[in-house]
Amino acid sequence: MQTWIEVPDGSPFPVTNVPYGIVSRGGGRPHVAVAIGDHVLSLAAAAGTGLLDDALRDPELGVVHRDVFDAPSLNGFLALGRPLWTAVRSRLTELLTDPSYEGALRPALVPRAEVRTHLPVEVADYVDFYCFEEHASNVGRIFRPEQAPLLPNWKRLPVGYHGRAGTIVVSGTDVVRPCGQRLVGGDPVYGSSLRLDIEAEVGFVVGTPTRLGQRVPTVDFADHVFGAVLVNDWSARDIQAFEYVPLGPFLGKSFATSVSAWVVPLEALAAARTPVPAQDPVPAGYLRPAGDAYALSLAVQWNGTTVSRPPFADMYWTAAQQLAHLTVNGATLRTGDLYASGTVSGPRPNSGCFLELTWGGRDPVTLDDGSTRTFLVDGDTVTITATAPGADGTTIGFGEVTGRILPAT
Ligand SMILES: O=C(O)/C=C/C(=O)CC(=O)CC(=O)O
Ligand SMILES: [Ca+2]
Ligand SMILES: [Mg+2]
Repeated sequence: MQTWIEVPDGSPFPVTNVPYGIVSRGGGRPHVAVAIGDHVLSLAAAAGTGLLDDALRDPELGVVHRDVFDAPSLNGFLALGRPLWTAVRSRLTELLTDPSYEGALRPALVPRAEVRTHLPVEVADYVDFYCFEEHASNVGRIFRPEQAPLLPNWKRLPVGYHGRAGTIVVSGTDVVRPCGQRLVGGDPVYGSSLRLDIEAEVGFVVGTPTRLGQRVPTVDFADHVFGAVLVNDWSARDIQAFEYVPLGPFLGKSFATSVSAWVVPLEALAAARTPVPAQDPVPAGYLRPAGDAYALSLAVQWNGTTVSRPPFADMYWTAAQQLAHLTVNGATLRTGDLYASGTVSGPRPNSGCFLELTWGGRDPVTLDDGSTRTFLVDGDTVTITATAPGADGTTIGFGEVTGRILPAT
């Protein structure tokens, strides 16, 4: 597939990707755009030409949702559902690959360096899972050395918790070191976290809602999930370690969660689908069939040094199983819900969060500048990227999710 837009070699955004985001330029209004090469195509402007009208025609209502991209979040588009998502993607592929549309669309094309990206989704509910076996075992060993590393529920259901939707921020947002209570010599002390960590995850964005009481079978995953983002679930391990018993993570994780600016549509990830690793014991009926794993290769950079390259394909539970589990009790999905996979880890010593990499702070890592680290220091920057096989032998990317630590206030 060739596009009339120049796409540099190695760009995460070839024409086989076309991820969606929210951008603004100068003092202009934030609106929906797609990324292609070093440019963004404003879909608000493109829809204004009428070239997307057929794709945006609602088959039930007959109306054309022409204004859906002139909005500060993707939620209006997410609410339109799978048939329109697919129609718009097919039409965009046509428009971007047929040079006869260049004249009409050039004015809607802007260098990516000239736009500011915003949080792509107004996040409704946020859930974080705990589904990578090495991560769960490692954290179990570090936090609960006296117990079995995996608790008995772990291979029976995708363990997760409800997080804080309102503190999800777009990539590039600074993260202020949180304060809270941590144990010093067995006694709680209030102050800034000294064990600030990251978690590299893949997040799934829900578009189509459900009714109260409705369950989503694993085979309906693509009817509800629009696409994927990268997530950094910043975690204050000292605050977490004191507060989490018995109800789970609370303030140790709710201060900020960063997401990438670009939402990669599920269609773009079709070539990345791969069989899920064996699940033993056989999961409960509502968790079958398992659905697909996705062969995303993540990379975590700490001040520019790559410290972890965790393989998302090795996640124990699939995104379809996580969605089925999330709704098995009849809890509703809402447009804009986000659920994160859980920390993507892998074999020691080169994978996982900093808690795992340094084994609870025992084994410092050395960065390329010769400095050493256990947990994050003020001024540190963490950047997570990912690549995946795309259509036609291409490689697609997610852009990045990056954030810098500011001192506690
Ligand atoms: O095992 C625990 O007590 C805590 C685990 C985590 O902090 C992990 C978490 O947030 C879920 C994940 O990202 O895998
Ligand atoms: Ca997490
Ligand atoms: Mg978090």
